Amino acid sequence: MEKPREWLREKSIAKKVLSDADVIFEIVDARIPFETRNSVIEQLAKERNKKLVIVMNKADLVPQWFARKVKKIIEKEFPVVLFSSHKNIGKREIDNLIKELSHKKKIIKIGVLGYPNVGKSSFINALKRKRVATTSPKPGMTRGEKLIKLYRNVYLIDTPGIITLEYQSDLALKCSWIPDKLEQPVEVAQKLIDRILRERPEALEETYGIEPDEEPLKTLEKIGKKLNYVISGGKIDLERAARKVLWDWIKGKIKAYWI
Ligand SMILES: Nc1nc2c(ncn2[C@@H]2O[C@H](COP(=O)(O)OP(=O)(O)OP(=O)(O)O)[C@@H](O)[C@H]2O)c(=O)[nH]1
Repeated sequence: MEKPREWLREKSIAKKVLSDADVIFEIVDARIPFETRNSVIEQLAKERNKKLVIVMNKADLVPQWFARKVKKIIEKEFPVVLFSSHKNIGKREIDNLIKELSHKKKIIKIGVLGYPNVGKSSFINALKRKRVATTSPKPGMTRGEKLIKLYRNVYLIDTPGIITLEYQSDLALKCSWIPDKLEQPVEVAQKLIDRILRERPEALEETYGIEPDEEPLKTLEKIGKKLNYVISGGKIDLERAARKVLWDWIKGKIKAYWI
């Protein structure tokens, strides 16, 4: 398991936000909604009897039928809002929800929580209609919690990404770990490619103009070749190709998604 010390720090932030906030908006990545649902956050919210709303951010990266299908499943447990911080999706629904929640309260604090890189800061900026929170494709850019005034009586709590105790490789597949910091990028990229080959192989064709091979490593080689990532002796620089694929996944350039 990776970085237990940091994880403990993050868990204590989650606990603090969960006791300070009246409501929790859990942000998930609409492409991989179930992988980016955070069991620690959901468990803590249940224990503390806090209302939790799941915001499926990056909805612009998935087709509508997929987003609706996921929403229907998750709604059996929690309310769900489809959202995009980049395109105008879900903003009015969130605004209405906030109005409803703040109707009877003098001041309401909304904790914005989720894995690193799911778009918590982008979500806050989209609601605020300006940049108040730092965004970046690099996971882990938000440090410490920050209270942001949204309306006269509504505050948002911006937080760093909360992970659970898990392997770097699994975090990388969730876009929550910087590919450059991975010790085995080729293995991780193979895992990602394997999943994409099972779920939506055409995404690799669309992104890299290659015909995917059913073997992930061979597909990675084809991608490296296509990108001209060649090292001495004409060999393909697989590490470079692996990091490129993982970054493209983080940046939403590979149009794959799954339940
Ligand atoms: N396509 C798309 N990309 C998005 C959306 N929201 C955020 N992103 C991108 O996702 C990346 C991460 O966004 P952030 O808002 O920095 O994510 P965060 O959850 O605050 O990240 P940490 O600070 O690492 O916890 C950035 O590259 C954003 O541009 C969205 O709705 N659609």
